[in-house]
Amino acid sequence: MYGESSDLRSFVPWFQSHEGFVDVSVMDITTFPGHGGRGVIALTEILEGHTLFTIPRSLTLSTRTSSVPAMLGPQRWKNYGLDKGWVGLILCMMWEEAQGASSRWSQYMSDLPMTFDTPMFWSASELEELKGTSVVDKIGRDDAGKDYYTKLLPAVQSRQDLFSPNLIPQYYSLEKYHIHGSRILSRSFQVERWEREDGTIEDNGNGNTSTESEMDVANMSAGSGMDVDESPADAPQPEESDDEDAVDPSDVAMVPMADMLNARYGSENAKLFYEESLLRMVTTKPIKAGEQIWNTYGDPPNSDLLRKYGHVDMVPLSQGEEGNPSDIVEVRADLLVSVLTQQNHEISPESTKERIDWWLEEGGDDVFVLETDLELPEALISMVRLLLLPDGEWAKARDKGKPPKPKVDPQLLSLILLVLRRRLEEYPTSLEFDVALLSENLPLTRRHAVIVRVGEKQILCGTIEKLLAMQQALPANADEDKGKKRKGGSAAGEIDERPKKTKR
Ligand SMILES: C[S@@+](CC[C@H](N)C(=O)[O-])C[C@H]1O[C@@H](n2cnc3c(N)ncnc32)[C@H](O)[C@@H]1O
Repeated sequence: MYGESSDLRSFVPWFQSHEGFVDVSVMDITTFPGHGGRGVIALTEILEGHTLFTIPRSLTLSTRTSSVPAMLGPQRWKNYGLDKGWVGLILCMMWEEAQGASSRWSQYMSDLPMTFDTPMFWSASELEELKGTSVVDKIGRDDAGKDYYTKLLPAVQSRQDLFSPNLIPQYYSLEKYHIHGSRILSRSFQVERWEREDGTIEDNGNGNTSTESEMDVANMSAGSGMDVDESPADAPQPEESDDEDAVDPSDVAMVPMADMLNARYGSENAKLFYEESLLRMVTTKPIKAGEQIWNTYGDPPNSDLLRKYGHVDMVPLSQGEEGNPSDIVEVRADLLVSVLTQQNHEISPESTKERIDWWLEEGGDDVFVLETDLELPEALISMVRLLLLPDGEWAKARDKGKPPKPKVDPQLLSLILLVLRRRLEEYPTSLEFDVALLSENLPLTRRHAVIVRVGEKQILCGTIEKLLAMQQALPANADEDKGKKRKGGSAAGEIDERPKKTKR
């Protein structure tokens, strides 16, 4: 029987009875031993371009398809701030769960996970293991708690006819809020409305349409058939901002069946495509019988994988090593400022603040991202140079609206080396210590934390090594360049590092 190898025997019949199509002759849902939970495997060889399953838009669960927003009314929905971020969708999920068998999504809701390996649910001592990584500051448990108490709970308490007070502990608690939030974080998709050629918009697959002028479509990137691929399950949390690229909260949707696919770095062999009334999961490569069918979560670094999904990727790298090629390490601008002001007492706090404010106003970032290619981010070099500029040149740069060019010289290299060494000291343990730890039998949370730390420290140590080599090469180059300047009068004494642009 389909799904026999998993604990999902009722799920597929439910899916099919709600007009979901699944090609049971080629795929099955299975539970993997060890970690990874459930996933999808190929039962036979599958060719590229094969439809594995389709989901009607009306079966996705979002603030567009749930009846809760209409029951509360648009004004109240807005007044309680349910139109921002994920809080509205969380309320819909709570409501649907509270309806039991009468909810359209009852079977789906009961098959969603209740526990997670994400740091959101780690103890204080487990979180200590992540010290120095960029994970801890991004968990956001306190912000989620604030949203629960200031938005969701007041909305629930304002309509006792809809949300019976004696159901609050079971379905509308803070604990449930975190569980639904984690389900959204690890499984949701960004499903945009369908815009027809005549300008009307398919709202939720239920045949509801409206004209473009009636709707806020500012954030929509209009989709059309197979050209538009899916936004991975790590769709960014909709921000409460005016940013035009911000995700429309009503686009965030739970997508039954599509969220059964696991992901691994560089392994994607199926993808979700949007059509007018349904979503279609299609193979993007030929798949052999017995192989896992992988979606993509966007191949994030292990720090993000752990924070959002509760697992890490370890794929073979060069020289027999394993790791995640997408790993990154973040260096905050305030660390830069602290090192520079310690080293150069001529830098005044007022002038530094002015320069940083200008940098941010010009769209610069206050975090620099180092990647596994060990290239120095242009922005990092440019900001160090900005902070070192004599006052007159700083005024000129500001007037021209141009930050300094990202060129490396010996002084700058020494300063960046100091910054990276200080960044390395933010971790309580060394890279060697962590690498040795990995050969021990560690509990899962600790192993994951150590893997994240190792990935970040390898980038830092590798970049430091590279800068040391550059430093050794510099005097010769600098002399050569000076010679050139004397002859040709061109810029000299500096190596144009030409690193690639940062991703953020
Ligand atoms: C979209 S769901 C995929 C289905 C999920 N495995 C289940 O049992 O319902 C994403 C979750 O699957 C797990 N997962 C996905 N890919 C994985 C991988 N390569 N290794 C370990 N766990 C993975 C993580 O727990 C993640 O939060």
